[in-house]
Amino acid sequence: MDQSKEQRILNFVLQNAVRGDPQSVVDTIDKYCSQKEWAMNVGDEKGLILDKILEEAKPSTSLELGTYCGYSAVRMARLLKPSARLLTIEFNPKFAAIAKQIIEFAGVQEKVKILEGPSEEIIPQLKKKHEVDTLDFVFLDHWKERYTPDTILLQECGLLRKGTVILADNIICPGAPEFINYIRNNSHFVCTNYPSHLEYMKVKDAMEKAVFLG
Ligand SMILES: Nc1ncc2ncn(CCCCCNC(=O)c3cc(-c4ccc(F)cc4)cc(O)c3O)c2n1
Ligand SMILES: [Mg+2]
Repeated sequence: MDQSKEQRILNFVLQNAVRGDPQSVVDTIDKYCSQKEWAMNVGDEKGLILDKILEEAKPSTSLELGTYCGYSAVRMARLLKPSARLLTIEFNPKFAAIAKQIIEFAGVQEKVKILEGPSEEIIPQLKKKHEVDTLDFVFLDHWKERYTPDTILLQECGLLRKGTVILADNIICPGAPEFINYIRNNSHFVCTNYPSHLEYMKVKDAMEKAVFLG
């Protein structure tokens, strides 16, 4: 049975990146996806925006929605302090299996926990089953129509605290217009837009940061 694109990305990492070096894993995936096959990783340009906002937030507990191959999980984990944790939710078991191997190859598996299933099912389990108190940082990169309902769900589950930083990918492409309308008109959030480009393309995209005010 011929390989999937995600398996080809994994193989390229295993053959070309340096085991235990998360930066080399990030660079190797960016090389493959800009030169050989496009894939929906946040990429190098938006990745630098993610890096800066994550470093400012210095989170102890982070949540990512939409793991895919684990590119942004490795990218974030490489910047987390040793005691910090990243929980990342992926509902496609094939993608979760690829991400697990990439995260382990990068050597950040102690900081990253992949939770398999749909966000709407897993978010309500975070406190009791995954011992989360509140979240310091949330990266939204899953179904764009889930950005709003999952932000509301995070609030309802008591997972946001004063100062929690939510960063959303793909505000322009594919777009999350309903989320933008919701979050910018919600007085409990302070929003900042970061214009950029779709990963590996010249197409315009943007990220949106929303800080919860409590
Ligand atoms: N509820 C739930 N819970 C957990 C989950 N885990 C996964 N999913 C489903 C997520 C499915 C993938 C989401 N990501 C994207 O769709 C995406 C697309 C593009 C893109 C594509 C084609 C173009 F021509 C241009 C741009 C670019 C991006 O950067 C994207 O992030 C879940 N859902
Ligand atoms: Mg994305």
